[in-house]
Amino acid sequence: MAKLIHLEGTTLEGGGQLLRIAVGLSSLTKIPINITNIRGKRSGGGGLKTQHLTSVQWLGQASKARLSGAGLKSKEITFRPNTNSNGLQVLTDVHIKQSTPGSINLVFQAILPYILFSGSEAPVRIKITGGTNVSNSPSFDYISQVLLPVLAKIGVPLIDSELHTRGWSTGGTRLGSVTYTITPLQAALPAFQLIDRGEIQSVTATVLAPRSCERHFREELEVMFDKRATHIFGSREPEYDITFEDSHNEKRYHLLLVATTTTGVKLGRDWLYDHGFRAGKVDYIISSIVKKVASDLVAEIEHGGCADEYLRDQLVVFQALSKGRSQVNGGMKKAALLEPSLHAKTAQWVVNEMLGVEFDEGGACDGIGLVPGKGLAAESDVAADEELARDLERLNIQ
Ligand SMILES: Nc1ncnc2c1ncn2[C@@H]1O[C@H](COP(=O)(O)OP(=O)(O)OP(=O)(O)O)[C@@H](O)[C@H]1O
Repeated sequence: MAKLIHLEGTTLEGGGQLLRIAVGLSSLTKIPINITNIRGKRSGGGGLKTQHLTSVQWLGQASKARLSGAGLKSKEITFRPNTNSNGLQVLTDVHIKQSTPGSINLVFQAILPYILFSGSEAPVRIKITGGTNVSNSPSFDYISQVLLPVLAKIGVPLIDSELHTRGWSTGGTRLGSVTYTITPLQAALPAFQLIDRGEIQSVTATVLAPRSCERHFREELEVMFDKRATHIFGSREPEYDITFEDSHNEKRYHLLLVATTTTGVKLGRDWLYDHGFRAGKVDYIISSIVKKVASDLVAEIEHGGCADEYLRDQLVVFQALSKGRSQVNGGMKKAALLEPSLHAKTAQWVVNEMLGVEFDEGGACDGIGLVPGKGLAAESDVAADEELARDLERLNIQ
């Protein structure tokens, strides 16, 4: 039985991501963990919110873990996956229902490694209910346009995403729902290299706003692409596309810009504006949203790396589980390597504490090469059995 690993929840970013990665890895590798001061750096006292609790409980059930302390607002949990069960649970159709608009995609982020490495042979359809566009979390649009294509580029079988309904973070009564269809890996994920950024080939703008704003949004975006053409496209001819969806809500505005490069890299930035504003201010709000998201995208383009700030932390767990040396070029700033965000450093800290995987400054690490369907503890049990059999043979004992 592997040793219990303690993780202090206030470390670095000290938010929900530390918990999600740790519990996801524990359920996969069967390494038991104890987390204290969960979300200890968040205002309002920290502890588990619905979205975190949903993920922990689902992973607990899937890996037949002994779970203690899990409840709304709880600040300490102990998660002990069942090392006696043979392999991981085989999954087919999964429905995870949240009763609040907690981020669907943070639940997805928590359980994706488990499903991918579960060893299940058939595709797994997973439907999640909650919020599709929630501040400080990946939107449905970011997941389907950035994360999933990049995962496919690094060797994960293409994950299909289907949006049923939108659900907004605050004030909305309607919950959103999404189905992801995942084809689990049948062998270890080979090491991958995201090093060569290439040139920016095209940009897609996805706008969600009240229908009455469509013309204005399109005009603002066209002016922005014209003004910033050199910053975005360099010497290439600007190539962009704008799609518009009615948000059916006077207070919901979301813009995502995704740049695709000649080497298939995706860089995304977005902003969700979901506050009220005074009458007559809508034009100002639209132009502020376009300016802000465009500036953020230009900064991502200028660092020359192969992952935007968010993707960089979301790829850490896949680097750590892959087989061999994987690298993600995070870009340069002022002639030095661009530091990972606090979220990325936190993800790197968790994989180091649990798996002993170390990242260098260039964003590279030696992954453990996890074999789908087998926890680490199970693998070491097999190795121990084999060693015992060799000893018995040497001593001539049958
Ligand atoms: N605009 C965005 N686009 C894509 N991903 C995002 C965006 N904003 C945040 N993320 C991702 O969402 C995750 C947020 O983790 P974090 O620990 O802050 O979340 P949380 O569970 O909501 O916790 P807390 O409430 O404790 O902040 C990170 O993986 C981050 O990269």
